[in-house]
Amino acid sequence: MTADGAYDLICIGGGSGGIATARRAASHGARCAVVEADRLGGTCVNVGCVPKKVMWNAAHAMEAVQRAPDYGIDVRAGGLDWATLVSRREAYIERLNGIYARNLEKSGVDLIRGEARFVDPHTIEVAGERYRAERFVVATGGVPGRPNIPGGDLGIDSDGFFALRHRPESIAVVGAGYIAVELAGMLHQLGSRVQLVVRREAPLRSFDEIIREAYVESLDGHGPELVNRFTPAGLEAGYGGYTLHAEDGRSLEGLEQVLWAVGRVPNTDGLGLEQAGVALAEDGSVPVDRWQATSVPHIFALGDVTGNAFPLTPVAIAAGRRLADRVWGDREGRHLPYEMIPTVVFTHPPIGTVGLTEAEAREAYGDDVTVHSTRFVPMEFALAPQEAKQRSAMKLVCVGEEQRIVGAHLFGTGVDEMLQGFAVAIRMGARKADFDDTVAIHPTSAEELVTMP
Ligand SMILES: Cc1cc2nc3c(=O)[nH]c(=O)nc-3n(C[C@H](O)[C@H](O)[C@H](O)COP(=O)(O)OP(=O)(O)OC[C@H]3O[C@@H](n4cnc5c(N)ncnc54)[C@H](O)[C@@H]3O)c2cc1C
Ligand SMILES: NC(=O)c1ccc[n+]([C@@H]2O[C@H](COP(=O)([O-])OP(=O)(O)OC[C@H]3O[C@@H](n4cnc5c(N)ncnc54)[C@H](O)[C@@H]3O)[C@@H](O)[C@H]2O)c1
Repeated sequence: MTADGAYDLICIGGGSGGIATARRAASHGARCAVVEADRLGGTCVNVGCVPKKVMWNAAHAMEAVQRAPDYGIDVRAGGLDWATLVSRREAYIERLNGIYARNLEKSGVDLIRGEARFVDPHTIEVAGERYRAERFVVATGGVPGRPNIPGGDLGIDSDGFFALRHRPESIAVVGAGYIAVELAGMLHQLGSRVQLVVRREAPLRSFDEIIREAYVESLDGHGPELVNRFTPAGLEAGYGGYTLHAEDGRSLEGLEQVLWAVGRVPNTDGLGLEQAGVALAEDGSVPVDRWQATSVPHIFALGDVTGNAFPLTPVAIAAGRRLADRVWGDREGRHLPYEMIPTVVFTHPPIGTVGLTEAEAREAYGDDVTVHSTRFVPMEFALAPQEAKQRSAMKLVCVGEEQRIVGAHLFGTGVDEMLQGFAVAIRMGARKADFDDTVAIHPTSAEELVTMP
């Protein structure tokens, strides 16, 4: 704190973005505080990426056990002990909460516990105390949304999924984005009977066509049952379980659980942003410019609360660190361009994507676009019976005579770990010829990317 009791920076929200910004600003000498109303680490650590990846790993282990007989290995899985899995997962998260607190302390960042509310543009109130700062960062993230239909308050959302103390025998997962396909996939692998309920023909509408097609094809016999063209109209609870009604009169009956994965809502309620003069969008998100500045120049916002196109942990972190480097580290001009951001969806198998889809590239570059794609059965399935073989899919989207790669779309075992390196090359402007000139690593799935016709 400064002599007059004010901080240089207060970050509201101790999640991915808030913590990263405060620690980086403190490393440049700024006096910083983070305000957190709940558990440190925010969505990612407590009810997002981290517990999700633990469940995905568990599902992956289950899959490996089921496929072991292909290699002559006689294993008998005694079944999943959900309670043990959950308690180990939560113990790990508790350790992380402690590590986050210690890291803040080591960085010299004060932690203020409680819910922050602006009382004027330079003052917030937390648990009855007032704190002043020269600048603020709003990094309050989001919360799961629910549909505004009768019974929309029944069932669970992704937070409720992580609170489940036993595995549901049957569950309908409603939604067609990241969270729906990920949670539906892991519940299926872990033994639940899962129906993935989408309003259109197929999920993952914003992804490249090759991903959508490969994903839907992979469900056939290997994943959740796809219930498409089903717009939920109401949810009812009865003795025989939940009944989910569709607008067209169809219904899904006898469900032990229903999970809403229909998008997230920015966390700005009760924050008093209007007292500080900060303009909000209609959906409650905080619009920002390329410098992460809100309509009030000394109040910045970043991460999920801004409604940015990539509500991802590393995006919130990158935006925050760059902001801190610019404001307190004298790195003029530094900001996060929201493009060429690689992302993985943890389905079974996973999806990896970076850059433009083929449709987006054609819209932007017309006939200048060339596309290279492949579908293949990875060697992992070489000894599997025909019906168990799963196909991978890969596509490179290129532009211009020099075939600069502007998009890569991958589906299959291992792509989650494969994409990061390729994303570096693509961000640096790699051309198809650079990929072709790179000696393949054999036998891998990744080699398909450098041997595409
Ligand atoms: C199920 C799920 C899985 C996900 N998986 C991935 C993944 O695999 N990879 C990935 O990159 N991203 C993933 N995400 C997204 C990722 O979690 C978010 O993008 C990321 O957490 C956003 O960080 P943030 O700092 O903007 O907000 P958050 O991490 O949500 O942090 C906001 C914090 O602010 C606090 N807060 C809110 N209001 C106040 C207030 N008034 N006063 C004080 N504190 C307040 C909240 O308690 C919270 O701790 C996932 C999300 C979900 C829900
Ligand atoms: N692996 C990862 O990196 C990861 C994992 C999970 C979440 N996330 C991040 O979190 C964000 C939020 O994920 P999400 O899945 O909640 O949101 P989303 O916006 O990706 O998907 C919401 C889906 O719900 C559908 N929907 C909306 N209203 C509906 C209704 N009334 N009935 C039926 N369907 C409805 C939409 O069509 C959409 O497909 C993602 O955009 C992603 O960036 C990332």
